[in-house]
Amino acid sequence: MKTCGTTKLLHSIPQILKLADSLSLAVQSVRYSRGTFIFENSQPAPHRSFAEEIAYLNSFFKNGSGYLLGDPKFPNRNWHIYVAVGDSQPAVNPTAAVNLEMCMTGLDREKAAVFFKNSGCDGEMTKKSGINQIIPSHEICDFEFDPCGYSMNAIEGAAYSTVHVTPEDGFSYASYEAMGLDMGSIGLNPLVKRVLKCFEPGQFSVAVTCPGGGLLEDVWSGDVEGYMCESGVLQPLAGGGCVVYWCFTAKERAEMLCTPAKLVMQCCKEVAEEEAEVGGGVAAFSCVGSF
Ligand SMILES: C[S@@+](CC[C@H](N)C(=O)[O-])C[C@H]1O[C@@H](n2cnc3c(N)ncnc32)[C@H](O)[C@@H]1O
Repeated sequence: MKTCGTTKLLHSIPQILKLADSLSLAVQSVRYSRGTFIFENSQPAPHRSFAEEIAYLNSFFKNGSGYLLGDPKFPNRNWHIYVAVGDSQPAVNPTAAVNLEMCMTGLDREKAAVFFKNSGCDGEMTKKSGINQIIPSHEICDFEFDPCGYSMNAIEGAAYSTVHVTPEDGFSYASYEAMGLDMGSIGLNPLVKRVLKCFEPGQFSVAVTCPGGGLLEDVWSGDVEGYMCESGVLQPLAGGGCVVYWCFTAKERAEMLCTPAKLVMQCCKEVAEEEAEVGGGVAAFSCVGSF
């Protein structure tokens, strides 16, 4: 997942392919994803638009498909996902292949303050924020930016998790991604709750990518205490599997911002069920495939 900032993430592809080739490893599957950029016009090539990102990815991979998911009511909360399949298909462990991605904005100010160097907790952002408690068994390699900001990557066997935080008021943002976890024992709901506790965002999105659609009902109820689900989209992906994308707003902030239109909320579960009824899962808003 590309997070905040102007990193040219896709420029890592040639190097990754070169390293894979040196180990005689072939591409089995490709996935690139991101939310809507807060400062889209500040992004460098090849991230100036989703179309440009797809064109760049297609220059390396065959049979790629791009999906834009979201609700037209919230144009700044879209989910962009690109998938491609290689010539050899992976043997998938369905549970371990569940991927969780969260984008959080409007972080609670006290929670965000932890990610400033001058907050008196130098070297302790991981502990003070509670990030070390999200998956306590993960071995964390963290980095504290000066004067503020935080990134960490964590591993445990074949599983990984990663967190990136921009704490500045007005455009605060945190991202969380995890894959390779035993979701059956960890549980998506408790995991999402632990992530939210670190940041208490005003809004957040959850994207869950699964190798098979049925699995989702087992791992995620879509209910998050204190938050209102504003939209939910279920999208089957080329090559198999699907992604489900939900957007939430904190209830107390949603009430403060409340307009009559904002009150017309649908539970994400209902949305997913309705979508399934009309055609096995269709994105509420998608431009798919033929980029
Ligand atoms: C968590 S980092 C993420 C950087 C991101 N991977 C990128 O594309 O640059 C972003 C936060 O670190 C802060 N920061 C401080 N020094 C920075 C630097 N040299 N590069 C990027 N972000 C920096 C930003 O103000 C922001 O709060």
